[in-house]
Amino acid sequence: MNRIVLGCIADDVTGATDLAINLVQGGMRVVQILGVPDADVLSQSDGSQSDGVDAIVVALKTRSIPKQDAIDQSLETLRAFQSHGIKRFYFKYCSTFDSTEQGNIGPVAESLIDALGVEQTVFCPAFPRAGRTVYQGHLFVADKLLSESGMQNHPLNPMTDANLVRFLAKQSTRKVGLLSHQTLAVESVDAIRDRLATLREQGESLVIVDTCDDSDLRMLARSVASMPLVTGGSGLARFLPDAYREVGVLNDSPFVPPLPAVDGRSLIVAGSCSIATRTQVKRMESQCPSWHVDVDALMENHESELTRVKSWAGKAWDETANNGAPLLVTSTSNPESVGEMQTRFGVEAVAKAIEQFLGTLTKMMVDELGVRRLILAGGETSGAVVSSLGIRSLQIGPEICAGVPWTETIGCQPRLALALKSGNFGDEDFFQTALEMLG
Ligand SMILES: Nc1ncnc2c1ncn2[C@@H]1O[C@H](COP(=O)(O)OP(=O)(O)O)[C@@H](O)[C@H]1O
Ligand SMILES: O=C(O)[C@@H](O)C(=O)COP(=O)(O)O
Repeated sequence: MNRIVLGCIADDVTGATDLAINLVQGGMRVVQILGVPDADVLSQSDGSQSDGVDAIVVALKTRSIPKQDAIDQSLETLRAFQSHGIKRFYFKYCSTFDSTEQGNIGPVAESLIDALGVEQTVFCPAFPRAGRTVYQGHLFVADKLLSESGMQNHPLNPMTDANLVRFLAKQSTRKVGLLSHQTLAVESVDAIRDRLATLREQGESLVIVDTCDDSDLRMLARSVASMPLVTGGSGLARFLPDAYREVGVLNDSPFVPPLPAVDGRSLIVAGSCSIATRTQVKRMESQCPSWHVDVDALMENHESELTRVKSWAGKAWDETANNGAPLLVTSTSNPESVGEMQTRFGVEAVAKAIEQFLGTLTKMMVDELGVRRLILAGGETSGAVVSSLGIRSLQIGPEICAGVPWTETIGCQPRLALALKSGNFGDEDFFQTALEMLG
């Protein structure tokens, strides 16, 4: 039996930790690697836990880059996994199917299908614990269609079509089919496999799966446990470990992850403009010193905005009686201001400038001001910040809320506790709850 059962390729860093915590909750030992791994990083990660590793999750930053780059990085990761003897793969994208008509979900999935020589794979973005469900091929966020959920205003990939069969077809060359809830409701692995086979005979190799609750996900996991490639959000991953045990590829070894033991100052960095993050920021602003990044000034002069924030942070900590109090730095804004900045400076230019700024700033706060506990809000934002900090791998700790664990850096100095929050996740007290967990 090969020790590492599953190699996962995630298209952003918060998505990767979300996937990882779901696998951990199913009882797997998981290490997260940041960026395309080479053989050395894979071997080190494999050997980083005394009891071994069951799954490796690689966090790429391929969600909003040109599709050929996304394909190249994903295939490179797949080849590294294959050289390490891994035989099952999971392509993780956002539970809100974040992509555009050009890609990158369809093109990356098709490149993995080609590389693995498989005929079909499933697409399962649903994550019912976080309110994402799929019915008749339509994606819902709580009680709203995706296209009316706030995601239609996303700064990088506005989601204006909730019909995933239609939307995935626009970004793919293969035929897209639907495994509808009618089949899931039969609650039979054989019925699901038969239906997948029928769709395959019809040439429908990309299959959107209706999944409305955890019991649908459990059935689906059991039905696809032998497939070399599955794709989805993180919901399905919660049930794969049990399904792998059922087919005899995973040992039964319950695992409870420890909290990171890291002391030092706490910093919250929020670059997400989602409704959830904006509510969390508003709540936290009343509880700790906060700095709202002046995007205009930043586009004008990165260095002087950096100097201003650093000097504010130093003073804020000096003035706060409790040296352990957190600080909050955010660029979050409402759709109107985001739109205005994008019109003036260009969508990509403003996004990259803010990401780079938050990355440089956070590194400075770690190197010079003793920050050791970090909460980052936003997938692209988190990707930029962890890359600026030079972090290569993370150990997954306990869950803070659905899809967000505490994590701890492996093999880099200084050691950091990190919570990487998807923009959309968490209730309004998320930041406070996360900090209280560390004591
Ligand atoms: N005030 C702003 N104006 C324009 N773009 C912004 C602003 N604040 C953040 N952004 C950009 O919006 C994007 C948010 O994406 P991300 O961090 O992935 O959040 P989410 O998890 O909500 O998708 C980032 O590229 C970020 O740099
Ligand atoms: O599946 C999800 O919703 C998340 O894991 C995810 O991918 C988060 O992406 P961001 O909203 O860009 O943080």
